[in-house]
Amino acid sequence: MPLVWLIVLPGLHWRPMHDVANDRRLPDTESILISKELALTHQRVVWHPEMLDLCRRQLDILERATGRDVCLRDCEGQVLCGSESGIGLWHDIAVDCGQGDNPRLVVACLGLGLGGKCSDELADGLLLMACDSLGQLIGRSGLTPMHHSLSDAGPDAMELLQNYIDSFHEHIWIKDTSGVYRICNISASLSWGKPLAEIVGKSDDELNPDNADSFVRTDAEAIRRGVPIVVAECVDRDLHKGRIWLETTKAPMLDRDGRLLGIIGITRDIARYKAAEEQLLLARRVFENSVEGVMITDRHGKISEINGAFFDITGYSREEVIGKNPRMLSSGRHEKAFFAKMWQSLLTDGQWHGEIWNRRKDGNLFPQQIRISAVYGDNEEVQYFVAVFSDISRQKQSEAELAHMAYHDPLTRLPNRIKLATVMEQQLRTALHHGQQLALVLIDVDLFKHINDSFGHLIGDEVLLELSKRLDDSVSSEDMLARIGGDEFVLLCNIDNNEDASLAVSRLKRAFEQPFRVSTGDELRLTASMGIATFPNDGGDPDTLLRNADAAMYRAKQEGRNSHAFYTEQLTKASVVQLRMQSALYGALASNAFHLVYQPKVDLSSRKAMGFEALIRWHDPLLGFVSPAVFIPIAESAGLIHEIGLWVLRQACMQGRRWLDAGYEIGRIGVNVAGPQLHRPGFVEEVQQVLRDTGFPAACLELEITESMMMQEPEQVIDTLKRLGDLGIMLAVDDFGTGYSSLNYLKKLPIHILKIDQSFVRDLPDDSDNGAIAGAIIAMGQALRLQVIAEGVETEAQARFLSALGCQQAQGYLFAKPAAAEELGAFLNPSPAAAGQKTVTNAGKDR
Ligand SMILES: Nc1nc2c(ncn2[C@@H]2O[C@@H]3COP(=O)(O)O[C@H]4[C@@H](O)[C@H](n5cnc6c(=O)[nH]c(N)nc65)O[C@@H]4COP(=O)(O)O[C@H]3[C@H]2O)c(=O)[nH]1
Repeated sequence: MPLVWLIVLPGLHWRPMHDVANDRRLPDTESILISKELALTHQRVVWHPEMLDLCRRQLDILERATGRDVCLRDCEGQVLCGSESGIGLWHDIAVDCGQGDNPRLVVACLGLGLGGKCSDELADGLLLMACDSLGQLIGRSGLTPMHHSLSDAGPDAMELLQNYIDSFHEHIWIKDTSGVYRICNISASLSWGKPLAEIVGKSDDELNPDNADSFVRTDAEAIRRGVPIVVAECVDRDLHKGRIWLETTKAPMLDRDGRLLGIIGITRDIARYKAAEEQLLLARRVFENSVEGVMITDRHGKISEINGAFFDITGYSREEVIGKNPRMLSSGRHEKAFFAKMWQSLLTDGQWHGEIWNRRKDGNLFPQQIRISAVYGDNEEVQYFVAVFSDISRQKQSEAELAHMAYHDPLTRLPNRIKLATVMEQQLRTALHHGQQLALVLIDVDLFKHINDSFGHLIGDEVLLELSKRLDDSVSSEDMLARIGGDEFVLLCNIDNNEDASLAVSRLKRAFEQPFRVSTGDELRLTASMGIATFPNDGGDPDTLLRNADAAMYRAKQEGRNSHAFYTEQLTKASVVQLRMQSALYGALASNAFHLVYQPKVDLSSRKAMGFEALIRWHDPLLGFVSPAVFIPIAESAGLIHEIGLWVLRQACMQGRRWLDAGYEIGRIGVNVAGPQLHRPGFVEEVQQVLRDTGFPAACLELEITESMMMQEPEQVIDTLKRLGDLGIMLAVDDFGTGYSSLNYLKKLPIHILKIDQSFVRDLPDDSDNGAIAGAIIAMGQALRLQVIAEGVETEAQARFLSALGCQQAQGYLFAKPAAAEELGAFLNPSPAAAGQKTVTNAGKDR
């Protein structure tokens, strides 16, 4: 935008011209025209150096004020001073120049419509004015001699003014139009560290050269705007206070005719406001950056402010909620009474906190933890309500998950034992109240351990997961299926009679009909034993019902598995007997009430005794004779089997040693080892110790381990058996054919003997199935180069049949019943050193 400069120098008396002929004051435009004429007669401008310097200073001020480059040219367009880029419209100017020591110069511009005001202002001093092409004043600089105003005010007025401004803490000063300090108060002088006398009469260049530029620029800015302006806010150092925050306000000072006298400035310490401002800023930042949603409402409940987190949580922007009522978030989940209570608390206590369900913009409901506080005004009345809330959906979800985990089985997601107990409590109460019946079916998967042992736990889990789905599908929605142990499930259902319970059981059994295909590609078949207890007949509380269902299930297992049994009182009696037996067993151990009998094992061809099996006997004064088949499992579950087993081993070895010492060739003495013994750490060392203690040769000892025990944790068993084998002990698989052996493992086991279970011998030779099984076991033994011995041989026919199949040894009543050591003389062969050999002629006495 082109700029036009109007310059009047001091001493110029350019007043509106007077037409003497017509005695009238010429209008400004005419005056200017005439001036131009006048000026045109003075073709050469003679610049006095002082005048030029003055011009330069004023141009500087003008440049700073307008932010533009300014130059001064003479009437012929020669640049006199200023910068080249600021070329203006100087061809229209008129110049009048005085002579000698009284230089006079008129530089006027034409056609700018500055009017009379301009001519008045131009009356004295130097004034530079920047106008745009339309004549709008956009900046000015100039000086009006102070003698017209302040200096003329006289010493009294000046003293009064000085006293007046000294009474303020603010720094107050006045500069004249040339930027020279005319007045300054004590506060400023103290802060600047200069006495008043050193300030007054000096310019900023002299007092504060570093900041002079900006001070002069802001002076010009205040003059240009013509109103008070805050020109600076800055951190400064006060000689006395140290670091301070200052704010400077400047205003043009005009005389009563509106003529510019100078600049008045006030600088005040705004530390207090700054601190408050910083606090506010901080609060704003906290407000904005808070992860919790904040909503401020006026006392009528209209939303007046929200923060960013509000938007993040609810999805509503500021524009969408300001002026609205928070009801817009309502989920509809809470009763009116809920909000009435909340308001009651807000109005009486000034705050409320709790959980509220609200609705997001997308319509989804979410729970929030919220604290609402009333903010009171000076009149003790509520001005605002501030609500701070957080979305607790995740928290709720994890709480729900935790609660679910506490009451559900992690693998199958079915209710667990705790949940079952809680539901049973409720259902029993309801059933009692309504006179209904309930059935509790305990489902135990048969020999599930073998799956884990053979295929690993991952496959075991796969099977359980599939089974749980099948079982769940087979129960109705009112019934409850729970998993209460590794392979134990429970069905709780309403029934009208036992028939209903049987029906429920047959539905459950269907879950086992199809094989379970696992990720290895194998198809596994499962069966289950189920025990049923009913309410109210078999128990009135969850514990009793569960215990009785367990007893029934146990009976189903004893009956050969893959079946179910109802609870009977008989079962309770049996378990009472079992308990009695358990405590009697403790007594038997303490009182040495056990003894051993030995059953010979014979060679089927020669019928010579090849060894003996040691069998434990127990005669209790109250219970009478108790079969080991009955008390050994009880000893196992009571944790007594280790002691009993070790006692048997020691007794058998001692007896063997006695026989050897007596000069008999006894072959091997077989000792039964129960599963828990085999899995006990240190078992091998215990055996070693017994052999050492008794001096019985390891080669004469045979340990018999049932097939099913060997299949439990086979890897560990293989290790134990290997170590036993390394000692020179022979190892026999007892009851072979009953334990679902994995042939794969059998191959790996360091065993020497297979004992055909007596159940396959019993009906030989008539039972063709048993015959085939016995034949297969014998063939397998031969293939694996194992000795095979048949148990429970009672008849000659059986003995001949087995011998014909290739079985080398046998044990059974046909040859001898288990008998006390001292009764077995007939079966003891003197060692080669001893004379003669006895043959097996009769059966020993059992017990
Ligand atoms: N019907 C019939 N039975 C015959 C005949 N020949 C032998 N028996 C019986 O068959 C069982 C063979 O022992 P087992 O299979 O190891 O079966 C044993 C064994 O598993 C366990 N047992 C016995 N003594 C001990 C022991 O000291 N420790 C451990 N852990 N278990 C033992 O108790 C089970 C039963 O032992 P017992 O009652 O002594 O019964 C013995 C024996 O008396 C026969 O011709 N016909």
